[in-house]
Amino acid sequence: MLVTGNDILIPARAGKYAVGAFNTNDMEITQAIIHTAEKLRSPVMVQMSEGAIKYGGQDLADIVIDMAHRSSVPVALHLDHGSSYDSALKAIKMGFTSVMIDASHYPFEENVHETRRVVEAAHAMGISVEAELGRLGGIEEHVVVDEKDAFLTDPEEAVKFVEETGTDYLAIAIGTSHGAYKGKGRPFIDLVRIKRISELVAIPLVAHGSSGVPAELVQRFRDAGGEIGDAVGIADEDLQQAAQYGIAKVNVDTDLRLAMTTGVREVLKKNPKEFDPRKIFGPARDLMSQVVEHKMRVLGSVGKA
Ligand SMILES: O=C(COP(=O)(O)O)NO
Ligand SMILES: [Ca+2]
Ligand code: NA
Ligand SMILES: [Zn+2]
Repeated sequence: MLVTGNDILIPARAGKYAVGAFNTNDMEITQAIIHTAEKLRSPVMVQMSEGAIKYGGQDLADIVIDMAHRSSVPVALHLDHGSSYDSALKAIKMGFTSVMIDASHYPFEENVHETRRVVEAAHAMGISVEAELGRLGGIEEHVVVDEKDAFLTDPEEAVKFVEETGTDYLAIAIGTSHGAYKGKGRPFIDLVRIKRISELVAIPLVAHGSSGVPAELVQRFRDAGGEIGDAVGIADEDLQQAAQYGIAKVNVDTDLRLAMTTGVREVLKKNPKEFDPRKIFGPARDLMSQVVEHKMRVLGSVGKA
């Protein structure tokens, strides 16, 4: 069934498990996400960035919404990294049931102002809101934040922000970053900070930049002709710990991108004569389903639907 973000995330935080929020850009990715959620009886959030909306538009949103309506598990359609009030309102008109307003690169007061505007409008229409406080490193769809400007979320400031905005869930900067290069060795995720914030803030917390970028997938990508540097992601154990400390939504995009591209490259490399789209995108869909399954097991959402 199609539900709001609150319907999924409030039980998740209370139950000390997290729910995957997986980015989609086409039908196969959406099928891998929702079919796997159904197979594992897991709630799930399907999210589209502004770039995905530009790419797939209402066509793609409708695939998600229709599959969600027909689904046997709770599915929310979420706007990832909404960059403005207008973007959030547009997504709600498209049928999204959860929207992020990402104003975290503005000064605190401006972030509060922008977020509160979206909260008031979204709540009037029964839609849940994600806001962000703090700044991740790496590239956020529309904002390049270099390491020196990245700053981790201050727990006391988070309390003030939540009170002043009324946001339903809060994305916090805890050391993760977007993309395949999350730091040298085992990227640092500030579990102490997450725990502190969760003691002060009762609403569900969101971890962005949480792809695991598993070494075996990176190697398969390379073996199939892909070029990638020393990519590294967030360790499964760190995400499991974070889920104990209030992280209820975990964003995953890069792992799906790597899986899809690896799947396609492997077919094209192995069978240069192949030109049946089902034979090219089918294995990619299967590999993405494996990635989604692994994540849901790590986050503890299996059987929670
Ligand atoms: O935070 C993300 C995705 O992060 P990854 O690049 O780690 O998949 N989307 O909003
Ligand atoms: Ca941001
Ligand atoms: Na988001
Ligand atoms: Zn993000």
